[in-house]
Amino acid sequence: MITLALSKGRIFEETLPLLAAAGITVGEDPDKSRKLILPTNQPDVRIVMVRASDVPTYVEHGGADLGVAGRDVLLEHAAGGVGASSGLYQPLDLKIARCRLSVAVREDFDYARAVRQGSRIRVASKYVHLARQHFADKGVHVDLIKLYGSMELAPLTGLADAIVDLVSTGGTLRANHLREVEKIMDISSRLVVNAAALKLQREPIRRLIEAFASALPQD
Ligand SMILES: Nc1ncnc2c1ncn2[C@@H]1O[C@H](COP(=O)(O)OP(=O)(O)OP(=O)(O)O)[C@@H](O)[C@H]1O
Ligand SMILES: O=P(O)(O)OC[C@H]1O[C@H](OP(=O)(O)OP(=O)(O)O)[C@H](O)[C@@H]1O
Repeated sequence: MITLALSKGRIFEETLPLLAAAGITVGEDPDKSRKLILPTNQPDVRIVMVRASDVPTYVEHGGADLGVAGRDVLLEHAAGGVGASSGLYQPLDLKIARCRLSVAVREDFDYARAVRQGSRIRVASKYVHLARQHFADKGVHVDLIKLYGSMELAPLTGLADAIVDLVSTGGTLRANHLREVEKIMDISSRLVVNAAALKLQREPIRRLIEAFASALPQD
């Protein structure tokens, strides 16, 4: 049995065509079902539905053999240091769920001036490790505030001066009168594989990786 960890929403939706390229179809829609383990048309392949940020943990500890997770989630997980992610192979950039990790502030906050003056900036983020690293590299002093969602609210309520969050169209920032001031990195989702599973089930996992790779757009 091969177990693939996915999260609801865009990762699930955007992985479906890749699974189809490997001849795998999922019978149920996770948005309509309460089931957490979804069978597929192949008796030896199943999907487990987990939180996006739990995918690396499941794969690293063998709760799933493979998974799909954003570069943001993978880097934050590795930087969190609960295990060095040594048991986690990343053989493929799937180029799905593309966005960027950026710094954003209120439209009326003079970020460049705050940086120039060496002020302490209060930064709210779900990605506190990546944010800490980014500002340390720039030599900017920050106080970090850990949030689990709705980061855009933090500068609007006075909780923080800036946020580190994902941006795609920029629509969420605009709707909340925020402005992107720095791109930290480009993000896409990767296939991750448990190292031990790769040894024990080399052939079926290799076939799956090859099918996924052949379904990716060439650029
Ligand atoms: N607006 C977006 N456009 C494109 N890709 C995105 C966007 N937002 C997030 N992503 C990517 O998709 C991944 C999953 O995001 P999703 O919104 O489904 O989960 P989440 O709600 O952030 O996770 P969790 O449930 O763990 O809090 C992110 O880790 C990121 O790599
Ligand atoms: O620049 P945009 O295209 O507006 O996307 C950015 C938003 O997407 C992500 O949230 P979430 O996962 O909630 O996005 P969703 O609303 O698309 O689900 C992210 O945390 C931003 O809030």
